[in-house]
Amino acid sequence: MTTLTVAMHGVTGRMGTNQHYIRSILAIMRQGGVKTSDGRTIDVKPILLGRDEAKLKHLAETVAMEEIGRKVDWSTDVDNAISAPNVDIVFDSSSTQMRASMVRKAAKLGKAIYCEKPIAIDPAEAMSLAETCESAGICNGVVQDKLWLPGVRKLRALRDQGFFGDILSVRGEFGYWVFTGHDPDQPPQRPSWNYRSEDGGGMMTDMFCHWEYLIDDLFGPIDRVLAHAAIDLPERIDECGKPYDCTADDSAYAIFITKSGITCQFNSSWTTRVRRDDLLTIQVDGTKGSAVAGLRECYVQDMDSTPRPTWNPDVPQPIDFYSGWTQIPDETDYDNAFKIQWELFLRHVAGDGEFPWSLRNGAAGVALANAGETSSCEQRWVSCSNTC
Ligand SMILES: NC(=O)C1=CN([C@@H]2O[C@H](COP(=O)(O)OP(=O)(O)OC[C@H]3O[C@@H](n4cnc5c(N)ncnc54)[C@H](OP(=O)(O)O)[C@@H]3O)[C@@H](O)[C@H]2O)C=CC1
Ligand SMILES: O=C1CO[C@H](CO)[C@@H](O)[C@@H]1O
Repeated sequence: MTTLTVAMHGVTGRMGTNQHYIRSILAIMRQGGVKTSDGRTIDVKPILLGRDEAKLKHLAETVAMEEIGRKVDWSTDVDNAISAPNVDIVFDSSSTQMRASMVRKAAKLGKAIYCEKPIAIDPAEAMSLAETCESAGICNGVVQDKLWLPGVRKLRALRDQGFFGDILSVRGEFGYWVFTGHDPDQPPQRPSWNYRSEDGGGMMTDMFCHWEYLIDDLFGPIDRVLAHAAIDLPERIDECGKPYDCTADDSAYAIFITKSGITCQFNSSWTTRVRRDDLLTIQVDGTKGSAVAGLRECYVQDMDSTPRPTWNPDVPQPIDFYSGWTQIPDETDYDNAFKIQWELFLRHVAGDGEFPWSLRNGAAGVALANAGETSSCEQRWVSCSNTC
């Protein structure tokens, strides 16, 4: 048995509480830890850190009792807690702008560091964090959860089977309507900082780091980007019920061309109403077949099932375009994407396996967001060769 103590900072936030604490760490504890390939069991011991005693106590006591039948440790003395000799891993899912200081503190203490994306706003800062971790010789990793979404895993399997033939183009549609809060019956579903650039918000900062690793993993590294971002809604209502000016882009439209020449077009918007299969859909078109993946499902159409439309707007559309697609069956029980990546990181820290999703990879995501911003501001293609 190996025990790893994980200090969790930002655990009181939306991602920290739901994805990382409840659906990953407590779920791992409930299942009895993580098995390594050499037959050991990794036992996880969390310490919940933050500034709000009431929230921490609720998570460490009430929530932990409900989920695993016992309480876990918590503290508001963050610096002291992470310095404790028994802490092996420092995890950070606090607001993006707090990330750098937590990563630097953890690296100085020689602790392994795992953190949410983006690892920074500024690409130079992101690269410096990666280098700090590398110089300190510590295990380090960044959350790249979309890689383990069931829909994405199905796309990857299709690519590996050669289903697509030559991949021609990719179209990602991401987003949904995030309520502004002006209607008291429809509170906003996302924290207000997301819509303030001074607080680390913005669609490109938020989502291009996901598109970077997703495109890289599925279709190869990105060569260049052409992007346009917009602040569609100028005012939203914050958590205190007060109106604020939106200073960050809430929609972004981008074309990424991979080094192998695949055109990947991604629309990302918090101001769109969904009429598609899921909140994220990725369509891949190839010479032999196409697929459309959502978060969990994936539909395919091969050449034999490809309809032969002709253009005639004077008659009702005779083809039901949805009927020519076949749903790919589940091949396994798909576990939570964040939990899968946590298990891989815990195993890596315990000396069992590589963990390629490092802060250096996280820095590539920040670089792509920055390239997108440059493209949007200067209305031109931006090369990613030196940045991504
Ligand atoms: N991988 C993914 O799919 C996603 C990743 N993210 C990333 O996760 C991070 C957190 O996002 P999210 O959970 O939505 O944000 P939240 O606003 O819900 O959570 C923010 C967290 O940071 C803490 N925090 C904020 N300001 C301070 C401060 N001044 N001092 C101390 N603690 C502070 C909050 O503590 P308190 O509770 O005390 O306020 C809270 O724990 C972001 O970097 C975001 O980009 C976000 C969404 C999805
Ligand atoms: O940062 C993010 C913004 O929200 C998305 C979902 O709503 C997340 O998937 C993403 O990681």
